[in-house]
Amino acid sequence: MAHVLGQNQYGKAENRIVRVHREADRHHLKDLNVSVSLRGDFEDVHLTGSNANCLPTDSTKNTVYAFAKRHGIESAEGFAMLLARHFVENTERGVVHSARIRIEEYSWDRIAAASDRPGETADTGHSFVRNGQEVRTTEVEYDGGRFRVVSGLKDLVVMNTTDSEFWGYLKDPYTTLPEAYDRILATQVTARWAFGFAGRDAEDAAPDWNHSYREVRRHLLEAFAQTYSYSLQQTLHAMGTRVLDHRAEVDEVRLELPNKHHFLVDLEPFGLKNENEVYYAADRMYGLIEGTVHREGVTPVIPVS
Ligand SMILES: O=c1[nH]c(=O)c2[nH]c(=O)[nH]c2[nH]1
Repeated sequence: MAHVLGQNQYGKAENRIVRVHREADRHHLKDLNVSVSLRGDFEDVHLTGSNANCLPTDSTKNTVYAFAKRHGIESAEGFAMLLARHFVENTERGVVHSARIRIEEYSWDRIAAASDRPGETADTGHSFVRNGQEVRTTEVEYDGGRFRVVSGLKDLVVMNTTDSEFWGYLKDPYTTLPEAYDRILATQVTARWAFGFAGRDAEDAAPDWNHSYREVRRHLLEAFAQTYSYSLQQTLHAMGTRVLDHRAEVDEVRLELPNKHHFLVDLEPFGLKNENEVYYAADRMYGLIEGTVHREGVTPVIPVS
């Protein structure tokens, strides 16, 4: 029986790159993890041993670093678009049909240190502390005609200490969960959002990627904080809806929300009443709530993982 080579792609994954922009003595930092995947005419490489159409992964790695020097890094999305376009349009004989660039971005804050004036602190120009919070993500695909940009974040940990209930659910012979009328709601947000931007023509002006990221993040957090929740599913929907209501450049939001359970500790054995004050923060297992909210008429593009 004949076998068929199916979908394939290759490139250098996880190129860790720190780019320092030196503006006199005030420096700016971008800290990225860049992964390149090329798709195209690579049958011979797999089937015949001919590498004539194979751009080495090593070259794709070098391109990432050279582009960081040559073009700077204004935003993860902008940098990914430059790279994707380059691999498709400048690789010999058109062997690369499409390119996918994935970037994770780690953020750093300036360290504020004691200044000359007593009791005051000032930003240092060149000292940074890694912001332990979320990782910013983007995935850009370019096929020679249009871009598809899906940005996001992961590891954004949030908690509401009230305004969360969960009751009235289905009960079967295995249901033991007590109904909750005032519980902790905590999750570690993974969010991805797709842009309407396609980059085909002049009307498709790219959004200000960094501003857009900050605003989407803000709306996700505000929706989490301000939704009186009867389930994490309802909170998920509120978060997605809030982003679509406020950010015209976004067409679709996909959320993965683990329910980080907080169980009340039984303090009765010690003669103490636990009035929703002492919890055991469970690490796992966890409920996993996932869903997409998108504009009507838009076909969702963010893959379900
Ligand atoms: O917000 C919740 N949604 C669920 O589907 C669920 N299931 C569960 O056991 N606890 C919760 N909480």
